[in-house]
Amino acid sequence: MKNHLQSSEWGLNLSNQLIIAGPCSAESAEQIEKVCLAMKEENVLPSLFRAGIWKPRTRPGSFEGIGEEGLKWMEIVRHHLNIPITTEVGNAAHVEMALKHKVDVLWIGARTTVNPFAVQEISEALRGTDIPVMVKNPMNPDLQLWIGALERLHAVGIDKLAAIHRGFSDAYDKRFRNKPNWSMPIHLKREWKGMQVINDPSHIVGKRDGILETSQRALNFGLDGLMIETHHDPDKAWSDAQQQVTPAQLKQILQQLDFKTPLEEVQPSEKLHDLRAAVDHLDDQLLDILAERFAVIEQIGAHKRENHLSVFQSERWKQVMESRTQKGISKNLGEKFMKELLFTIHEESVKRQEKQLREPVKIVK
Ligand SMILES: O=C(O)C(=O)C[C@]1(C(=O)O)C=C[C@@H](O)C=C1
Repeated sequence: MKNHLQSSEWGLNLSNQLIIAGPCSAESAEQIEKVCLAMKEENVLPSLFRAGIWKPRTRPGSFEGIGEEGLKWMEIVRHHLNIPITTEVGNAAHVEMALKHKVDVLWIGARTTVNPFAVQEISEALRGTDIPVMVKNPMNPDLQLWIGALERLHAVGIDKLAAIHRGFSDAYDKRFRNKPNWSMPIHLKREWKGMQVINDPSHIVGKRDGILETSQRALNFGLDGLMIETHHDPDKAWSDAQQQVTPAQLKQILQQLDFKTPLEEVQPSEKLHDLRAAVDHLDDQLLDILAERFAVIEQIGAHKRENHLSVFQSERWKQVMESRTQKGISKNLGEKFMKELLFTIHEESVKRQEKQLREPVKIVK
């Protein structure tokens, strides 16, 4: 995949594990100062200070962000905390203002990532700069759209890139404000090697309770940091009041978390080495058995061709699905996993047999 620079190479004195904190929205100079002073008092210094200046709201009428004026207050953060500042941009005008006021890092929000026109406009406005940009996942769980946004930025020369997992809109699952999809950041990291993915538990959970648990899950999965909305007086916040925590709560959360070390950074122990060798051996056997199964499937395919039988046999397949799923469950394999595995195997069987039916008849002379 394309080369990009990780946060330790952004020239901002950051490590590759980021803690981003600050209010959902910048509301006033006093509010920014109070958040900073409370962070100082609690001795909780994030890697980056976040504050929303322009807020994309679902319906007009609620607070839509303070606008350019708020960017001037970022000097207060520099004065008290001396840490880099990040804000969300949604169009070229935002980019221009953020650059003018020397914001250190930008992020693109989920509602913008869904729209390639908007991401392209932002990218064009960034051409020739080298500001780091973080891209939140799109509203819908579309990995290609997420990668596409990162690619648009990369194509104009932005190589200081990171991603943020903030969960996905789900009309049915009300447990979350935005449901996490832990496979998605892992797929992203697989497709774009070295891409850091920061987790945003505030937007996933949507309320204070549960931020700790979701943050821990993100770290367990190997995500590269957290963005946690922090306000000196969350109940009075002008936006997202329920999900913001105080600097004291942020400190508690960070103290309770078990931060993980990426295995790539340490030498695997002898025990892990042996266990991995056992996995290698089992995977070999698994593949031999799968190859053997498909060889038998092809014999059935040849029989179906000779006897003019259709490939898909619903009764037999139902029986295979049900019996194997039950057996899998009794061996402590999850039902969802069993069904997905069997569907994949069946799809391959059906494709192979259908291909056999299409092969030209061999004329024996
Ligand atoms: O039993 C068959 O007819 C097969 O071809 C095997 C098989 C399978 O993979 O188990 C594949 C296709 C059918 O729909 C049902 C089952």
